[in-house]
Amino acid sequence: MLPSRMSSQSNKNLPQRKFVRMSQLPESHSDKILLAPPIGSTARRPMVFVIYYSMYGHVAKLASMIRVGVERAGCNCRVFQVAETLSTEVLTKMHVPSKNQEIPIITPTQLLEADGFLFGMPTRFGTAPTQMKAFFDACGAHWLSDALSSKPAGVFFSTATLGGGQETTALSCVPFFTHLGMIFVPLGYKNKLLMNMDEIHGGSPYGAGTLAGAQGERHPSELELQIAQTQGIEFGKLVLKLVSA
Ligand SMILES: Cc1cc2nc3c(=O)[nH]c(=O)nc-3n(C[C@H](O)[C@H](O)[C@H](O)COP(=O)(O)O)c2cc1C
Repeated sequence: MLPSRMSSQSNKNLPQRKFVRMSQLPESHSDKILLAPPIGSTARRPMVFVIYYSMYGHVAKLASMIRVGVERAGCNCRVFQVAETLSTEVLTKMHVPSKNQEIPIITPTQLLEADGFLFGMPTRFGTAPTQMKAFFDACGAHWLSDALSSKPAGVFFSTATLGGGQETTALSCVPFFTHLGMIFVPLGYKNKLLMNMDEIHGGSPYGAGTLAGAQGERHPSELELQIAQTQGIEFGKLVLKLVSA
Protein backbone atom coordinates (compact mmCIF):
# COMPACT_ATOMS: atom_id res chain seq x y z
CA MET A 1 0.00 0.00 0.00
CA LEU A 2 1.21 3.51 -0.81
CA PRO A 3 1.92 6.02 1.96
CA SER A 4 -1.17 8.13 2.61
CA ARG A 5 0.20 11.26 0.89
CA MET A 6 0.64 9.30 -2.33
CA SER A 7 -2.55 7.26 -2.32
CA SER A 8 -5.12 9.94 -3.15
CA GLN A 9 -7.46 9.01 -6.01
CA SER A 10 -8.33 12.64 -6.55
CA ASN A 11 -6.25 15.72 -5.86
CA LYS A 12 -9.12 17.97 -4.93
CA ASN A 13 -8.34 17.83 -1.20
CA LEU A 14 -4.67 18.66 -1.57
CA PRO A 15 -3.60 21.94 0.06
CA GLN A 16 -3.50 24.80 -2.43
CA ARG A 17 -1.50 28.03 -2.49
CA LYS A 18 -2.67 31.30 -3.95
CA PHE A 19 -0.96 31.67 -7.31
CA VAL A 20 -0.57 34.42 -9.84
CA ARG A 21 -2.07 32.98 -13.03
CA MET A 22 -0.39 33.11 -16.43
CA SER A 23 -3.31 35.19 -17.71
CA GLN A 24 -2.42 37.86 -15.12
CA LEU A 25 1.07 38.26 -16.53
CA PRO A 26 1.84 41.12 -18.89
CA GLU A 27 2.42 39.93 -22.43
CA SER A 28 6.05 40.89 -22.35
CA HIS A 29 8.25 39.27 -19.72
CA SER A 30 10.50 42.28 -20.02
CA ASP A 31 13.35 42.40 -17.58
CA LYS A 32 12.17 45.79 -16.37
CA ILE A 33 8.78 44.73 -15.07
CA LEU A 34 8.35 43.75 -11.43
CA LEU A 35 5.61 41.18 -11.88
CA ALA A 36 4.32 40.69 -8.36
CA PRO A 37 4.82 42.15 -4.89
CA PRO A 38 7.19 40.25 -2.61
CA ILE A 39 5.75 38.18 0.25
CA GLY A 40 8.36 39.42 2.70
CA SER A 41 11.13 41.99 2.69
CA THR A 42 14.73 41.99 3.83
CA ALA A 43 17.40 44.64 4.23
CA ARG A 44 19.37 43.26 1.29
CA ARG A 45 17.28 41.69 -1.43
CA PRO A 46 19.27 38.83 -2.88
CA MET A 47 19.55 38.46 -6.63
CA VAL A 48 18.43 35.32 -8.44
CA PHE A 49 19.19 34.81 -12.11
CA VAL A 50 16.79 32.72 -14.19
CA ILE A 51 18.83 31.56 -17.18
CA TYR A 52 17.19 29.61 -19.96
CA TYR A 53 17.38 28.25 -23.46
CA SER A 54 14.10 27.88 -25.32
CA MET A 55 13.71 27.02 -28.97
CA TYR A 56 9.90 27.25 -29.32
CA GLY A 57 8.94 29.21 -26.19
CA HIS A 58 7.81 26.49 -23.78
CA VAL A 59 10.71 26.91 -21.37
CA ALA A 60 10.47 30.70 -21.74
CA LYS A 61 6.90 30.54 -20.38
CA LEU A 62 8.02 28.52 -17.39
CA ALA A 63 10.82 31.04 -16.83
CA SER A 64 8.31 33.91 -16.65
CA MET A 65 6.35 32.14 -13.96
CA ILE A 66 9.43 31.09 -12.03
CA ARG A 67 10.42 34.71 -11.97
CA VAL A 68 7.05 35.62 -10.46
CA GLY A 69 7.69 33.11 -7.68
CA VAL A 70 11.23 34.33 -6.99
CA GLU A 71 10.01 37.92 -6.69
CA ARG A 72 7.06 36.90 -4.50
CA ALA A 73 9.60 35.34 -2.14
CA GLY A 74 11.26 38.75 -1.79
CA CYS A 75 14.29 38.35 -4.06
CA ASN A 76 15.30 40.41 -7.01
CA CYS A 77 15.25 38.44 -10.24
CA ARG A 78 16.72 38.88 -13.67
CA VAL A 79 15.92 36.64 -16.62
CA PHE A 80 18.52 35.79 -19.25
CA GLN A 81 18.89 33.53 -22.27
CA VAL A 82 22.01 31.61 -23.21
CA ALA A 83 23.49 32.25 -26.63
CA GLU A 84 22.29 30.26 -29.64
CA THR A 85 24.81 27.85 -31.14
CA LEU A 86 22.88 26.75 -34.24
CA SER A 87 23.27 28.55 -37.57
CA THR A 88 20.43 30.67 -38.99
CA GLU A 89 20.15 28.12 -41.80
CA VAL A 90 19.51 25.26 -39.39
CA LEU A 91 17.14 27.36 -37.25
CA THR A 92 15.14 28.23 -40.36
CA LYS A 93 14.89 24.58 -41.36
CA MET A 94 13.64 23.80 -37.85
CA HIS A 95 11.00 26.58 -38.08
CA VAL A 96 12.39 28.24 -34.97
CA PRO A 97 10.76 31.62 -34.24
CA SER A 98 13.02 34.60 -33.54
CA LYS A 99 14.21 35.05 -29.97
CA ASN A 100 12.66 37.50 -27.54
CA GLN A 101 15.00 40.47 -27.94
CA GLU A 102 14.03 41.86 -24.53
CA ILE A 103 15.75 38.99 -22.72
CA PRO A 104 19.50 39.60 -22.66
CA ILE A 105 22.11 36.96 -23.41
CA ILE A 106 24.01 35.92 -20.28
CA THR A 107 27.80 36.00 -20.09
CA PRO A 108 29.77 33.83 -17.65
CA THR A 109 31.13 36.92 -15.85
CA GLN A 110 27.62 38.08 -15.01
CA LEU A 111 27.09 35.00 -12.85
CA LEU A 112 29.22 36.71 -10.21
CA GLU A 113 26.38 39.21 -9.62
CA ALA A 114 23.82 36.63 -8.45
CA ASP A 115 23.21 34.77 -5.21
CA GLY A 116 21.42 31.85 -6.89
CA PHE A 117 20.52 30.44 -10.29
CA LEU A 118 17.62 28.63 -11.88
CA PHE A 119 18.50 27.10 -15.25
CA GLY A 120 15.72 26.23 -17.71
CA MET A 121 16.08 24.10 -20.83
CA PRO A 122 14.34 21.82 -23.31
CA THR A 123 15.66 18.28 -23.33
CA ARG A 124 17.86 16.97 -26.12
CA PHE A 125 17.88 13.17 -26.13
CA GLY A 126 17.28 13.22 -22.39
CA THR A 127 20.09 15.63 -21.56
CA ALA A 128 20.81 19.35 -21.44
CA PRO A 129 20.89 21.03 -24.87
CA THR A 130 24.19 22.02 -26.44
CA GLN A 131 23.31 25.69 -26.04
CA MET A 132 23.21 25.31 -22.24
CA LYS A 133 26.24 23.04 -22.24
CA ALA A 134 28.20 25.60 -24.29
CA PHE A 135 27.41 28.18 -21.63
CA PHE A 136 28.47 25.82 -18.85
CA ASP A 137 31.67 25.07 -20.77
CA ALA A 138 32.46 28.79 -20.86
CA CYS A 139 32.52 28.91 -17.04
CA GLY A 140 36.02 27.45 -16.59
CA ALA A 141 37.28 30.60 -14.85
CA HIS A 142 34.65 30.13 -12.12
CA TRP A 143 35.81 26.56 -11.64
CA LEU A 144 39.39 27.78 -11.06
CA SER A 145 38.42 30.66 -8.76
CA ASP A 146 35.68 28.91 -6.75
CA ALA A 147 33.61 32.05 -7.34
CA LEU A 148 30.30 30.14 -7.49
CA SER A 149 31.08 27.75 -4.67
CA SER A 150 28.17 27.28 -2.21
CA LYS A 151 25.74 29.18 -4.41
CA PRO A 152 22.41 27.38 -4.93
CA ALA A 153 21.24 26.24 -8.35
CA GLY A 154 18.05 24.57 -9.58
CA VAL A 155 16.76 23.31 -12.92
CA PHE A 156 13.47 23.40 -14.83
CA PHE A 157 12.76 21.76 -18.17
CA SER A 158 10.56 20.82 -21.09
CA THR A 159 10.24 17.56 -23.00
CA ALA A 160 8.07 16.63 -25.94
CA THR A 161 6.53 13.65 -24.16
CA LEU A 162 5.95 11.95 -20.86
CA GLY A 163 9.04 9.86 -20.18
CA GLY A 164 11.01 11.99 -22.65
CA GLY A 165 13.77 12.72 -20.14
CA GLN A 166 12.76 15.45 -17.69
CA GLU A 167 14.68 13.97 -14.78
CA THR A 168 17.70 12.86 -16.80
CA THR A 169 17.92 16.40 -18.17
CA ALA A 170 18.04 17.79 -14.63
CA LEU A 171 20.60 15.20 -13.63
CA SER A 172 22.78 16.06 -16.63
CA CYS A 173 23.32 19.49 -15.05
CA VAL A 174 24.40 18.15 -11.67
CA PRO A 175 28.04 17.44 -12.69
CA PHE A 176 28.37 21.12 -13.70
CA PHE A 177 27.00 22.29 -10.36
CA THR A 178 29.15 19.79 -8.49
CA HIS A 179 32.42 20.74 -10.14
CA LEU A 180 31.78 24.39 -9.42
CA GLY A 181 30.92 23.62 -5.80
CA MET A 182 27.34 24.80 -6.23
CA ILE A 183 24.42 23.37 -4.26
CA PHE A 184 21.79 21.58 -6.36
CA VAL A 185 18.38 22.57 -5.00
CA PRO A 186 15.56 20.25 -6.11
CA LEU A 187 11.92 21.25 -5.94
CA GLY A 188 10.94 18.23 -3.88
CA TYR A 189 7.20 17.83 -3.34
CA LYS A 190 6.67 21.41 -2.13
CA ASN A 191 3.69 21.66 -4.48
CA LYS A 192 1.30 18.72 -4.10
CA LEU A 193 0.02 19.32 -7.64
CA LEU A 194 3.05 17.24 -8.64
CA MET A 195 1.02 14.25 -7.43
CA ASN A 196 -1.98 15.14 -9.60
CA MET A 197 -3.26 12.07 -11.43
CA ASP A 198 -6.25 13.74 -13.11
CA GLU A 199 -4.35 15.29 -16.02
CA ILE A 200 -1.01 14.73 -17.70
CA HIS A 201 1.66 17.19 -16.67
CA GLY A 202 5.38 17.77 -16.59
CA GLY A 203 7.46 18.57 -13.55
CA SER A 204 8.94 16.34 -10.89
CA PRO A 205 10.75 16.64 -7.58
CA TYR A 206 13.78 17.63 -9.68
CA GLY A 207 12.07 20.82 -10.86
CA ALA A 208 9.19 22.38 -12.75
CA GLY A 209 8.53 21.03 -16.23
CA THR A 210 6.17 21.08 -19.14
CA LEU A 211 5.23 18.69 -21.94
CA ALA A 212 5.47 20.36 -25.34
CA GLY A 213 4.01 17.56 -27.48
CA ALA A 214 5.79 15.90 -30.40
CA GLN A 215 5.10 18.92 -32.64
CA GLY A 216 5.42 21.54 -29.88
CA GLU A 217 1.64 21.92 -30.03
CA ARG A 218 1.00 21.80 -26.28
CA HIS A 219 1.75 24.79 -24.07
CA PRO A 220 2.42 24.92 -20.33
CA SER A 221 -0.80 24.18 -18.46
CA GLU A 222 -2.04 26.18 -15.49
CA LEU A 223 -1.00 23.29 -13.24
CA GLU A 224 2.54 23.27 -14.65
CA LEU A 225 2.76 27.04 -14.29
CA GLN A 226 1.66 26.84 -10.66
CA ILE A 227 4.38 24.29 -10.02
CA ALA A 228 6.85 26.63 -11.73
CA GLN A 229 5.74 29.46 -9.46
CA THR A 230 6.25 27.22 -6.43
CA GLN A 231 9.78 26.44 -7.56
CA GLY A 232 10.48 30.17 -7.80
CA ILE A 233 8.99 30.85 -4.36
CA GLU A 234 10.76 27.99 -2.60
CA PHE A 235 14.08 28.69 -4.30
CA GLY A 236 13.76 32.39 -3.46
CA LYS A 237 13.03 31.60 0.18
CA LEU A 238 16.12 29.41 0.35
CA VAL A 239 18.33 32.09 -1.20
CA LEU A 240 17.00 34.62 1.34
CA LYS A 241 17.93 32.26 4.16
CA LEU A 242 21.41 31.59 2.77
CA VAL A 243 22.16 35.27 2.20
CA SER A 244 20.98 36.35 5.64
CA ALA A 245 22.76 33.47 7.48
C1 LIG B 1 17.42 17.46 -31.39
C2 LIG B 1 16.24 17.33 -30.48
C3 LIG B 1 16.19 16.32 -29.53
C4 LIG B 1 15.09 16.17 -28.71
N1 LIG B 1 15.09 15.17 -27.78
C5 LIG B 1 13.99 14.97 -27.02
C6 LIG B 1 13.94 13.91 -26.07
O1 LIG B 1 14.90 13.16 -25.86
N2 LIG B 1 12.81 13.74 -25.37
C7 LIG B 1 11.71 14.54 -25.54
O2 LIG B 1 10.69 14.33 -24.88
N3 LIG B 1 11.76 15.59 -26.40
C8 LIG B 1 12.85 15.83 -27.13
N4 LIG B 1 12.90 16.90 -27.99
C9 LIG B 1 11.77 17.84 -28.03
C10 LIG B 1 12.09 19.09 -27.21
O3 LIG B 1 12.41 18.76 -25.89
C11 LIG B 1 10.95 20.09 -27.26
O4 LIG B 1 10.97 20.66 -28.56
C12 LIG B 1 11.11 21.15 -26.22
O5 LIG B 1 10.85 20.60 -24.94
C13 LIG B 1 10.25 22.37 -26.41
O6 LIG B 1 10.68 23.37 -25.51
P1 LIG B 1 11.12 24.82 -26.03
O7 LIG B 1 9.96 25.34 -26.82
O8 LIG B 1 11.33 25.65 -24.80
O9 LIG B 1 12.36 24.69 -26.84
C14 LIG B 1 13.98 17.05 -28.83
C15 LIG B 1 14.05 18.10 -29.76
C16 LIG B 1 15.15 18.24 -30.58
C17 LIG B 1 15.18 19.36 -31.58
